[in-house]
Amino acid sequence: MTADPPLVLDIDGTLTRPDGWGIDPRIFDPIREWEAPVVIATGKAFPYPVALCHFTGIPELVVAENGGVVYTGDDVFFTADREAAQAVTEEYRAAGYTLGWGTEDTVNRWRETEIAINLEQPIEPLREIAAKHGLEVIDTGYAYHVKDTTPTKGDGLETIADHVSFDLEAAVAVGDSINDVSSFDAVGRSFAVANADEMAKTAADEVLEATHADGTLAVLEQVRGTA
Ligand SMILES: O=C(O)COP(=O)(O)O
Ligand SMILES: [Mg+2]
Repeated sequence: MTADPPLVLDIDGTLTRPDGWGIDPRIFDPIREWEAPVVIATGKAFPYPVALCHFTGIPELVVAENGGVVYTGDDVFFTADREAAQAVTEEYRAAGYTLGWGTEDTVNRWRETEIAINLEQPIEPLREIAAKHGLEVIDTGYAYHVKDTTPTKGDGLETIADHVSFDLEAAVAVGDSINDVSSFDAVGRSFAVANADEMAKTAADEVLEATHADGTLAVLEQVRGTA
């Protein structure tokens, strides 16, 4: 008997429409019908992947904030705190810059362990301030993230796989950027969509010909029933 392998899916750049923005609606049914655990592993704040699971109709298995928040369906784990990142962004603001998300800032409003900055803001001063505080800045292609160096999506996946009892070696991951490298390292088979950055492409077992959700849908076709 064959089964579907557990899946690890990034959101931005991976489940997105061909132009890179918004979820491609074609992904909902295959994900919902997938006969193995599906983990959403993202840099976005915790409520976003939870909502994605909720509206897709799948159990909430979530790595959020690049590994800073991990939800096994039963327990939430926080592997960093927001204070240091907050101090960095306060210094950045005091130097005359903004985070670039407007006054209500729904990108960071519910973010618990790191802070994201709009890509239109200057990164060099941000990197300098972050380094002084012992933090790093990563560029996912969708935002800069000021974060502790320790949490990773891959570590979050291990927590979830332990809890839900699936074998990460049997799992398949799809992603597009630097924040997916640790997921790729944690699973048995990894795929970078064609729009992925060089770090993700280098770390993946396979680089897809198709971009965004077209690439991810091709992976689902390829690996369905292969576990
Ligand atoms: O939050 C980001 O910058 C990117 O999100 P992602 O990890 O789902 O691609
Ligand atoms: Mg991404």
